[in-house]
Amino acid sequence: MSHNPKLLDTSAQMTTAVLALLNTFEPLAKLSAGRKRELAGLCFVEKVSKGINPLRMNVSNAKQSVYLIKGELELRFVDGSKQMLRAKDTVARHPIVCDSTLVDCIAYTDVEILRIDNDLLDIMMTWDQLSTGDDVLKSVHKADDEKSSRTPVEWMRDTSVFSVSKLQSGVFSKVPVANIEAMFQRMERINTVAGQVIIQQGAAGDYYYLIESGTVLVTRADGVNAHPLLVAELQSGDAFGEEALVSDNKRNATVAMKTDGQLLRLNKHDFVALLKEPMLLHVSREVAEVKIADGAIWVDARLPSEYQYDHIDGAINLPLNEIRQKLLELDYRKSHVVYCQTGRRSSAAAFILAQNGFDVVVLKGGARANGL
Ligand SMILES: Nc1ncnc2c1ncn2[C@@H]1O[C@@H]2COP(=O)(O)O[C@H]2[C@H]1O
Repeated sequence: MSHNPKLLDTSAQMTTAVLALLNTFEPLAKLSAGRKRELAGLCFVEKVSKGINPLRMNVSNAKQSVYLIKGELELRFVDGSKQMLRAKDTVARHPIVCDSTLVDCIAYTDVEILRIDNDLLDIMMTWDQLSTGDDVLKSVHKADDEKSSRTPVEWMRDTSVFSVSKLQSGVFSKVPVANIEAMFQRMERINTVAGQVIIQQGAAGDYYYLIESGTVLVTRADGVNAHPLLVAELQSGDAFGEEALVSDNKRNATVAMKTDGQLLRLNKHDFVALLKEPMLLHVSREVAEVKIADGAIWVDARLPSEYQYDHIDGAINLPLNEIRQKLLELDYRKSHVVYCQTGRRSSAAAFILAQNGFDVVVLKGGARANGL
């Protein structure tokens, strides 16, 4: 593939320009350098013509923080008063306050603004504050490899396990911040070598793993003498080992290192308390039906043969053993209510969905207990 050096140059220049801008606004200037670099690629700089209200140009439904970069904005308030906001004024270091007292906001000159998703900013601020807490530093330091050249703070901020996208829609997005902090204190970091078996198919579940660096191979043998088949290759930032812990079944696959790498692991007890419980919301049949009436989708996590025999009207079939391959068939905008016979397979399925950013609940007790 040929590269266009001019294009690369321009985008690098743009990122540098946005980075410089971030340093002029609050609380963005207080973010760590790594977070600012991530944010530079996730915020939007826009030109707005004189006479237009830049706040009305928010096409997404997400709440945003809007900063004034260049020009003048006239703010009109409910009591009839007006205020001129000028770029570079001290108050313009902060986002425009869009509360109920603001009636209108008009570009008095051509202006330039910076937009940032509020949730994204909140996640970044929370995470940065969390990663400078004393307790966290001590524990990470203890678990850290002595030979590692990175400091614990750098590690916590830079590891792909806690990239913004993972914090926004991955496993940690549904977990209370306090639990993430506790998880950090209990997580152990292990160095692994190519070929090392981390999980053996058929063994009991003991740990949940996050890949900090390296690649792992997931293989499965269907039958005692069957040749194991490769089912997945997982990378830095991915997780594995959740299914046996969520469903109390045996390990359903063997996981081995393809390359040398580093893993973070959490024991079953801590995993259940800190991740499984907060991520899995079990609801009664009545609550499930209200959700369905509101547009949620029934998901049947049993085998196709069970589904074909009988299933809840309107349910789609996502067998637990195929769920990862079928994620793309699901609609991210919809909520999902997962069920199986007893609640066990559906819990494992729901955990995988939640881990991948879906809005999901589990039918408590499964179809059997609910007479469905
Ligand atoms: N198809 C797959 N894709 C990705 N990971 C898998 C797949 N099948 C099994 N795994 C992982 O391999 C792990 C083996 O142990 P568990 O059953 O606890 O949890 C399993 C999953 O985390």
